[in-house]
Amino acid sequence: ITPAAIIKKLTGLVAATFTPLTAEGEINLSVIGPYIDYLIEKQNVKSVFINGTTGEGCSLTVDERKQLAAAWCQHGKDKLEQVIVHVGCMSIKDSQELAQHAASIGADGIAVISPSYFKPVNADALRLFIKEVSTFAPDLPMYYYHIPSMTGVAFDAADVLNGIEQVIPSFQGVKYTGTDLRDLGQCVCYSQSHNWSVLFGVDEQLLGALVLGVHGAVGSTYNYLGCIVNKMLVAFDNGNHMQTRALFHHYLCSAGFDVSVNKQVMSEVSGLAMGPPRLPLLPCPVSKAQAIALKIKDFSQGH
Ligand SMILES: CC(=O)N[C@H](C=O)[C@@H](O)[C@H](O)[C@H](O)CO
Ligand SMILES: CC(=O)C(=O)O
Repeated sequence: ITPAAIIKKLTGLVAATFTPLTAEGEINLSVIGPYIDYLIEKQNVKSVFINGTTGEGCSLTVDERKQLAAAWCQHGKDKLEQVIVHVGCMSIKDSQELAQHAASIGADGIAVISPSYFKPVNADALRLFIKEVSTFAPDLPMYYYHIPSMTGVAFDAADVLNGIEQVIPSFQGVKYTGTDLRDLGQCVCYSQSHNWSVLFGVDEQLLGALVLGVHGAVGSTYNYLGCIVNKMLVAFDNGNHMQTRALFHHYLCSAGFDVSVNKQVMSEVSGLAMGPPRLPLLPCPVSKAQAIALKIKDFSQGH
């Protein structure tokens, strides 16, 4: 049996998880077990994308990232459908080490962003980078994480995907955090023929991406608004446009914030202690997060 035949396709809502920190700024692994239960029981979200943008992965040390990945896999076993570990780093050596580690702890997949200090000059160079990471976890599905707003690497994701199956046998899709719907549509089109997943990552524009046929979504807001977005996905699948739009407009009233705000909102809504973000991010004023959390509680009750 080839690995491709046993790969579980990644679909639906995936929470891009926060990294719980103590008040002193150390990773707080004790929150991860309750965090998983909260996502499953309260938000109906069954897969996670860890150590990404929302998880402040690039602000963590390699050792911290390993400890977090191990805790997510251990606590998520037999509970979560998929744990995808983001392994993007500035140094390819660090990414390779994290990829190998993810394979050793039983993660379901890995993803990488492009390095952003020294940037790849073209899509070929980026493909080569992704390939050299994937060879350290050849049996794990590999996803390219396209996020030009953060990396400044803005070549079309469709150009990165084009032909990538010839260099990376484990390639399985793209997490698309961009607003170019033409490029996104081309990624969906190309992915259909390979049975890859296209996961959308601009939460506030998800409805537009659904129309183009994305297979799922990875985002920060699904940590605390997954429940309502899940209802929207059902309405969309049932072809109920009015209800889909109404739910999405409701959702939009409390979404569209940065990591610091989202992290504090998550603490307020879930009651789990996510702690502060790590510098250079600054904590969000609690009163601001409480006001957003209040709106969320209001309309969660209405639906
Ligand atoms: C730049 C960024 O962090 N994007 C996230 C996913 O990739 C999103 O989930 C956003 O956090 C979300 O759309 C809220 O603005
Ligand atoms: C999707 C997102 O927010 C992340 O990479 O964490």
